[in-house]
Amino acid sequence: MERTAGDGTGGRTDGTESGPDDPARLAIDADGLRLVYGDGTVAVEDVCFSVPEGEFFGFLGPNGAGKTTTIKVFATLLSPTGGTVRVNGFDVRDASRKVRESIGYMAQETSIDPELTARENIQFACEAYGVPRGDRDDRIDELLDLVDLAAEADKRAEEFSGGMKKRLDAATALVHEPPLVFLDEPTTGLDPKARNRLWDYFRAINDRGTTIFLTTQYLEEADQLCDRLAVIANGEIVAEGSPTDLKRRVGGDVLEIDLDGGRDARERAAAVAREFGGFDDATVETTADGIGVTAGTARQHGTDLLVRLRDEGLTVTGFNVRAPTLDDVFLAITGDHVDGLDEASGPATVAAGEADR
Ligand SMILES: Nc1ncnc2c1ncn2[C@@H]1O[C@H](COP(=O)(O)OP(=O)(O)OP(=O)(O)O)[C@@H](O)[C@H]1O
Repeated sequence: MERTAGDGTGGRTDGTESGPDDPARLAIDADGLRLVYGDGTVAVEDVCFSVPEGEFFGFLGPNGAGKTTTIKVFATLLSPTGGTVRVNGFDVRDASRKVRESIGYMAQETSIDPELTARENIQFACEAYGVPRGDRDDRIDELLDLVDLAAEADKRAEEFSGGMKKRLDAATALVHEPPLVFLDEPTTGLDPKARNRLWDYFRAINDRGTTIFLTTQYLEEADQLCDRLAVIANGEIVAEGSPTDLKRRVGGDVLEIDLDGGRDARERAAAVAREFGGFDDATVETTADGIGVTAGTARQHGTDLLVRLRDEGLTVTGFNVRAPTLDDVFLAITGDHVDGLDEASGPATVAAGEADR
């Protein structure tokens, strides 16, 4: 069980000794964070960013980029090798207990006990976090409602689906009403419906004023939820901004065109696309099956390009226009594709109304 339980005196940080120095009101302030593991692996290097209170902040990166390491430093489970980190105004080295009291942490692996019911799991978390006895019953009912598990409250967690377990785990991270919650890849491996229900829950707690720090491998997830993002690759921040900013750096939508005829046809098609006048600032690359064109007007003028390719004697066997993915953001920022990112495993988009409620 990976959980940071306080002694029950937690809650909003109101400025005690070594407390937050208002008026900055930063939930997280990292300056030059460096973390080197015992075996010499430099997991995080010179990471600098801040998260104001109330923000829904996304920390995005491929496998092994350094997301979990960073979250563990913020949650005081790892001590930084270098730099300064303040969480809710408290220094993670000097005031780790105060940090732990003021945060919730949902780790990648769920920490619920399968033999306990949903209600008992939350009850157990209330005891671990020192929630006053008189408050517990109301808090448990409220959290069961919030994560939509009231009807299953007295079922053992071992009977739950993966998504239900994740929702229960998220509820247990919130029993002490922390002002800041860390969510480490909370939806990896979940189907789109389960993912959507978790998204609804995260939005609900953020609407109540809770600052959220979310790590994810999926641009789509960050795009749906986050006010602002930082992108980490190989332990270093490579981009920061709103989801719209990042997608703007990609330069538009991506038109994927499949072609008959091998490499020669792909290169001819790429040349046609580069000379095509319908796009401003298009980026064109050859792919395994044809070409990819990224352009601000890919949706409006994509079919015109298909006609031009046909006029040039090329045979188009398929095409698709899609929104940029994390891989496209990486390509635009670093000029390289993301290692270790399986785009096919990215979350499918399901409109909120389609979610299984
Ligand atoms: N205990 C450890 N000892 C040595 N190296 C480690 C340890 N934990 C992680 N690393 C390495 O540190 C780097 C960052 O790992 P980290 O788990 O922070 O990445 P991540 O972005 O969270 O990845 P994932 O998406 O796979 O969870 C990787 O190179 C990883 O192999």
